[in-house]
Amino acid sequence: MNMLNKVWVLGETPESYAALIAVGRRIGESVEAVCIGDATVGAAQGAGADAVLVAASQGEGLVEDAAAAVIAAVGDHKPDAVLIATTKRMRLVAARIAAAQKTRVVNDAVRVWVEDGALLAEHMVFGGSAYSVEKVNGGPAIVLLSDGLLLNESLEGLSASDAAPEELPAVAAASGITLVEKKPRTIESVNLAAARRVISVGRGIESAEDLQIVDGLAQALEAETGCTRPIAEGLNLMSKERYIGVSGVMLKPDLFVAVGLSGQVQHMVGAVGAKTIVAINKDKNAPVFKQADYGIVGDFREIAPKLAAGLNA
Ligand SMILES: Cc1cc2nc3c(=O)[nH]c(=O)nc-3n(C[C@H](O)[C@H](O)[C@H](O)COP(=O)(O)OP(=O)(O)OC[C@H]3O[C@@H](n4cnc5c(N)ncnc54)[C@H](O)[C@@H]3O)c2cc1C
Repeated sequence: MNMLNKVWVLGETPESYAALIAVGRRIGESVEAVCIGDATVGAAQGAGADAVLVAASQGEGLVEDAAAAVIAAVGDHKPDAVLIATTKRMRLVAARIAAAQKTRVVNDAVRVWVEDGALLAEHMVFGGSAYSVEKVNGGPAIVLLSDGLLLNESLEGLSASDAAPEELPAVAAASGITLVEKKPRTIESVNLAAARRVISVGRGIESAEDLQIVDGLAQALEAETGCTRPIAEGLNLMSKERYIGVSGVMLKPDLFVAVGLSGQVQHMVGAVGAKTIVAINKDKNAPVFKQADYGIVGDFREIAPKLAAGLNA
């Protein structure tokens, strides 16, 4: 028996539902969407949820306040698994559902499947240098799915359903915390995960002028530019949306060019899915060369312009 009977999916944004439902379809006979408020209902129907259950949003409350209604519904409807798209707030919701069910959350799953009626989930451990597999014996399995799993899930074969939204019985929020204000933050719109070619820069890059040199190569390669964590957090040379690795974005590009970065596991785990890795580093013993298909030893300030000129010729 390699399918569960009933899988629930739960996300914070409309964008997460198609991939959640696609994952649900691989492991469940029936896939039902749980939506917090109305904003995600259309996305759940559009992706073909077999049922759409709506927990009323709590006015000025927080997203996690809806957990109470979802907890009650999990007890009543008894899904075999609840697949949740990971966000900070959904981690709290997942923890509360799991606690109420006297189980725990399976975190940051990069792969889920079913064997003999039990859900198995793989997730990264030791900063991304190894994988661990957990088996949930007896339901419900409360699983937070990683961004990487959802981004790479094929949406082929999904078609809209006419499931009418069913309101879950309201349960008053018990937190006593209300939302006072929401302010927009200026964030850079970049979709590194979708880019086929990515250049990632590390602490070898020291200034805006250095970044311009790398930009020249990026333009010649038609590549997006990302970075290591210290470049985005600390040196602040690039935005946080651009850092790659275990705590940042996970990639599967055709080409990954590592420029002036040492190749620490926390960064490189974000690029292990790359088809080809090229490294440019002035230290011939830099660990990144062990992971690269092609390596160039030298100062990127000399090498990047030469490569760009060759590509543009
Ligand atoms: C819990 C935890 C989570 C983390 N998560 C992440 C994460 O998600 N992503 C991430 O990136 N990091 C993460 N880190 C940080 C990570 O461990 C490394 O510290 C970081 O990736 C190193 O960045 P770097 O390669 O840019 O810098 P360094 O390790 O300092 O390497 C700089 C490299 O540049 C080379 N260089 C210098 N000048 C030049 C030049 N002119 N030309 C060519 N090469 C040159 C040097 O030889 C050196 O190899 C995490 C750390 C922890 C503890």
